[in-house]
Amino acid sequence: MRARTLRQLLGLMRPFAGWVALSVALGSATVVSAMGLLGTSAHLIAAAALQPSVAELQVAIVGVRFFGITRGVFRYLERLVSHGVNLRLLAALRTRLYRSLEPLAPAGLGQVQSGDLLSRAVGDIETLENFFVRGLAPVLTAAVVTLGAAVFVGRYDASLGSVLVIGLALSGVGVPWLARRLQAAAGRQVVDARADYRTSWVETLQGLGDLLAFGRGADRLELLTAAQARLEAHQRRLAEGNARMNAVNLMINQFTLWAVLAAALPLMAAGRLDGIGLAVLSLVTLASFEAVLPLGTAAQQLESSLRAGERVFALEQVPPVVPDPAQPTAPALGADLSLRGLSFRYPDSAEWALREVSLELPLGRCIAVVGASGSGKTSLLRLLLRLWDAPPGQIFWNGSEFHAYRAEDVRRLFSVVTQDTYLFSASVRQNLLLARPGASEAELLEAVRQARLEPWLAGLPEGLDTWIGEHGRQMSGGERQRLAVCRAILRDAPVWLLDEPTAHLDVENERALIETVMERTQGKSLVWVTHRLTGLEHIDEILVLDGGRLAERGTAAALEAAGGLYARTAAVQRASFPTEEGTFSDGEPS
Ligand SMILES: Nc1ncnc2c1ncn2[C@@H]1O[C@H](COP(=O)(O)OP(=O)(O)OP(=O)(O)O)[C@@H](O)[C@H]1O
Repeated sequence: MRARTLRQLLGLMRPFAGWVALSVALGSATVVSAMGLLGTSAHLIAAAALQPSVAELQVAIVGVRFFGITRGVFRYLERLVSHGVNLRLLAALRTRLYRSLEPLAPAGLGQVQSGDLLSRAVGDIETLENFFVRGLAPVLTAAVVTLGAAVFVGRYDASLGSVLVIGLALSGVGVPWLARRLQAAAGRQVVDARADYRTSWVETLQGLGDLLAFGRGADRLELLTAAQARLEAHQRRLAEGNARMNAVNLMINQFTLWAVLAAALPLMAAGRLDGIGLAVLSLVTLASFEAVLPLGTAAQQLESSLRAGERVFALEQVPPVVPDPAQPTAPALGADLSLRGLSFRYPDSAEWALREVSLELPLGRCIAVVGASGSGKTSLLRLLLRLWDAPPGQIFWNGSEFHAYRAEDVRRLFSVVTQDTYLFSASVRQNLLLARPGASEAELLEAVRQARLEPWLAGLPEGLDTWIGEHGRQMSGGERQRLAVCRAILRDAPVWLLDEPTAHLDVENERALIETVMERTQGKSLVWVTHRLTGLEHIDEILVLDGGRLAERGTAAALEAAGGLYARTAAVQRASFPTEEGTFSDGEPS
């Protein structure tokens, strides 16, 4: 699993492998410059102690200047390139996450909490920010530097090279290995605890109104505090572990220096190494540890990154609820929709949401779907929109089976107005362009006129460019729904699907909105899902659903006359809402 996640992350970096290599080269050059700086400084100080002529010190002086400058320049360039690599990696990750989310929305996303999704999209990707700069790059740089340092020191004697390699390996491999063993769990726990914490926050914010209304604010605060305490505890454990690893690393660094000095003494005795060489050797040894010191943290960063990567890539494993055909065809021209014995059950549900529903909807026909709560009305619309997938051979568009088309193409056949229109925190224009991205100013204004939103628009300070606030909070319910109708008009699809668009409106607004919709759907097909049995007189056919089955069908007058479920429900509604008896008897609300 971990190896696969690593392969996936490395795969994402393949398109900019050249930059990765450059970043590692620059990182190595920085450490080599640090070693060069200390080495030449040691040479200069040790040689100067013998009071030679200045000419003899010239090379060392130039060396000190050179390495002093290159160290800074290489470090700057390395940061520049490595962060560039990082940003490219993050962009690739975000694109990949979005690509895995899109086919799941909205049905498949029901399996993932929205807070958890946010955590994957923000928190986990943030964690992955460290994958290259603090995880992978230090490992690669350390490998290159260890090799270089071993060759340099080994030039004096193989034993010195071996001692240094052992010290570097202990610090660079042994300590991270130990860190991984001791802290792997802590790294994972931090990622999971952070995800939990964010999920709790998102849920709290989403349900704040209800929590306060039920007086559960204090409980919620306790829950959040507990989640925060858990996160802090894991972070503290991780930080303590880090501090211990740093201390061990410093000790190894010093012991290695002692070991190198001890190994150098016989060489001095044999006259193969002079005092200046010893000074250079000591400081180069110390400086070479700059490459391996970050490896403890790197191991931990890799651990957290791999965990975060696993969570991000896990979404790709969730199978799409509505798979597209391998060889899709474009929906045929015309607009004849038919359902033949449509039966549907949600996964993991024993009950049928719809059972043996058949209907014909040639272009221009209007049908209403009515029924009690849970009778399957919304499910029917979801299947038409391919938000869920109906079994094959049950929904046809101009005689062709729905499964032959891509879900995206199917959705283009419909203009939809639901009861909870989602408005983005953007301008009126941006919210409208969602329905037809290329719409001109004139088209937008015409749709606004047709949706009878002109007076409202005229009152806005910046017209179409006025910001409508988060979720359109600066609009009334009626205005929001009219904006939804406006979008549907812009969409200009042959079939309109209405899912109780007036559910949250008062009677007056309800009638006015329905009137507008009826006007705009002249010559188009309409499927209107509604609870209320008023205003259905001009509908061609009413389908009455009961427990997913078609209990009755016919015109309003026929159903009233039949005295069945429809007539009984209509009578109850008339008795409950006597002021709403009005109907669209002649196209006008009475
Ligand atoms: N995502 C889902 N997973 C499982 N079962 C579901 C899901 N959505 C709806 N159902 C079930 O399917 C049945 C039909 O639901 P549907 O939402 O279609 O009814 P409805 O007539 O639109 O109800 P309402 O008028 O309250 O919106 C119900 O029993 C409901 O519990």
